[in-house]
Amino acid sequence: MEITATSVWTDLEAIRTQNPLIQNITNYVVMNNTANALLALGASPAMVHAQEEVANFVNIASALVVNIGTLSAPWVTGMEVAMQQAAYAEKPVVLDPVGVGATPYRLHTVQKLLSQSTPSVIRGNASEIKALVEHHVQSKGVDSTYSSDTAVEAATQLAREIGCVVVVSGAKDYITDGTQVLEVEGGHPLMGKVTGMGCTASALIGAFLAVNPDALPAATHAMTVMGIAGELAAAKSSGPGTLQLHFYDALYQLTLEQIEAHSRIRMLKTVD
Ligand SMILES: Nc1ncnc2c1ncn2[C@@H]1O[C@H](COP(=O)(O)OP(=O)(O)OP(=O)(O)O)[C@@H](O)[C@H]1O
Ligand SMILES: Cc1ncsc1CCO
Ligand SMILES: [Mg+2]
Repeated sequence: MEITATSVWTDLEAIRTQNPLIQNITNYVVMNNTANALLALGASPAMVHAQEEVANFVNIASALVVNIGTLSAPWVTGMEVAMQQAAYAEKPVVLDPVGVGATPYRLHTVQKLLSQSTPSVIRGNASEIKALVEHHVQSKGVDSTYSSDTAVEAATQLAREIGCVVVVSGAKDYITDGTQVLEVEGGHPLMGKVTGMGCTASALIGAFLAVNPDALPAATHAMTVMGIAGELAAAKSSGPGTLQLHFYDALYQLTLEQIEAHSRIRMLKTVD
């Protein structure tokens, strides 16, 4: 499908109308921010991680978002069960490999999850996407030490290896299915000063996948909305605190006119 301001709006309206239930197995830091962002967007969030109930919940959810931000053994079991149930029930899955290059535990956990089932979308910053391709622990934290444009090749390779869409976020966002590469400009540097904006991006991708099974446009639409809401919010904000609040309001109020005026989506290339 053609990816334009109009297609972004079509999916956003579908989310607002359908109010899809988005299951999140996410980290302690961002549970509140991401639930609020999903609500502001028009989706219905639920933070559900217990291994005893995740599979039942997948059956009623429209998409599953798995985020490894604050890992521990019982949570990993919950992630495995939920992702496998989502594969069985054909529900879309977003995987956010937070800090995957920081420790062997994170890397091995993500490798295990990816060996058991295939997500629809993996979204990370440049350090995370590079670590996944290089199978290499670099002892970095959850923030990226590379700019997103240096990870486009890694993202393309990862998308081909796993057979999913890969999103690299940063000053510019890149979205690829291993063949096509899209670039989304937008956002604001202040977004890096609010914890979990990347986790929020992953959660929003989940909401777009719930209404659009075509993962490349769905992820591109989500990153476009993130960027525009971030840009509009930053223009009203004096720092990270007010940015977070204005970000929710911008998501909630986003109009077709704003999307048409601010979206900057470019097809970068098609790789053979
Ligand atoms: N310098 C920047 N300019 C414009 N937008 C940015 C900038 N940095 C981040 N963003 C936007 O902020 C959002 C989060 O991206 P980022 O790459 O910072 O995620 P992350 O490192 O995974 O964050 P976290 O781990 O805190 O959740 C994306 O929508 C991205 O486009
Ligand atoms: C700060 C932080 N630490 C673990 S997860 C998380 C949220 C941003 O990724
Ligand atoms: Mg992150």
